[in-house]
Amino acid sequence: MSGRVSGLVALVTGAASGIGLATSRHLLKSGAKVGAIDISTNLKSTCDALGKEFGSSNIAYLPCDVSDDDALKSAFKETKEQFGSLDIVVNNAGIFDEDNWGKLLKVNLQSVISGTYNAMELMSPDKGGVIVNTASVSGLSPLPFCPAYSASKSGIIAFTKAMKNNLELRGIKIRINSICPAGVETAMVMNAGKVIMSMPQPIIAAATASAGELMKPEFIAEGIMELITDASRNGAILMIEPDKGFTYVE
Ligand SMILES: NC(=O)C1=CN([C@@H]2O[C@H](COP(=O)(O)OP(=O)(O)OC[C@H]3O[C@@H](n4cnc5c(N)ncnc54)[C@H](O)[C@@H]3O)[C@@H](O)[C@H]2O)C=CC1
Ligand SMILES: CCCCCC(=O)/C=C/C=C\C/C=C\C/C=C\CCCC(=O)O
Repeated sequence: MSGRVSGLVALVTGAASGIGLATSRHLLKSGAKVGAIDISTNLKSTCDALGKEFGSSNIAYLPCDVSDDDALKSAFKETKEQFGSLDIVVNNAGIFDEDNWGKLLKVNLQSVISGTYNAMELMSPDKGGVIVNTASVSGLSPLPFCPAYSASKSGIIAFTKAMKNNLELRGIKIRINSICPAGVETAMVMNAGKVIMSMPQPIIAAATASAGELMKPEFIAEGIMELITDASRNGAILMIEPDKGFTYVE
């Protein structure tokens, strides 16, 4: 799968808000059909609004908790059943909740791994497909104010790199890439601010020091679209920062 996305079928997790919503909009605007997965009650109104703008037959409303493997598998199958194929998967849903680190690992890392296996099962062996996993700069340079979150994102990067080689060695025509944004202006960051301010002072100082200007979710969606459409990108880790823009890292 390469080049244009028009007519292709995509699935996006965390589609009700932030980066997932911006990516879903970008895909729909480019002519793809989108299976929109989220746990939020906002998903219905989001899908209705996207349906009005891009055509209700182009968006599938799929309420689902990505940390529930069976529910996630059903939502993947539903997308293929509804639209006839599965070509693009963006494993993007995530939470920032150090106090509930067990849940965090399930949502942020387990769902990316199970989403990748679901994609491998459902994508066409002939046509192939492309997977993009949302990690973070914290997966490249772990941050002291979010150790479990950083570990989940490092895990996504390691999984993406290893799975790229696994797929290549097995001759499976699926590309897999990961995106690593710095701070993005989304609900996650707005809510995290309050939690971080209740941490011990030296940790707050470290967080404040690492916080740069927040980027717009649409800018991150452009990076995800680049990883989807550029057929030369496989096993790519794309870091996105406010001052430097897009940088591919090893
Ligand atoms: N905002 C930021 O600064 C950065 C965010 N990221 C990552 O980007 C991804 C998207 O986050 P944002 O758009 O920033 O946040 P967001 O909070 O706006 O969107 C996350 C979405 O995931 C959904 N979600 C959470 N738990 C879920 C579950 N169990 N099942 C299904 N859906 C679930 C939420 O309902 C929400 O709609 C996350 O993986 C996050 O870790 C990465 C780097 C920076
Ligand atoms: C430097 C942030 C890198 C992005 C990490 C990420 O993937 C998601 C983080 C989510 C929330 C935290 C983001 C930024 C918080 C940084 C500083 C907050 C400082 C507190 C304050 O001064 O309000």
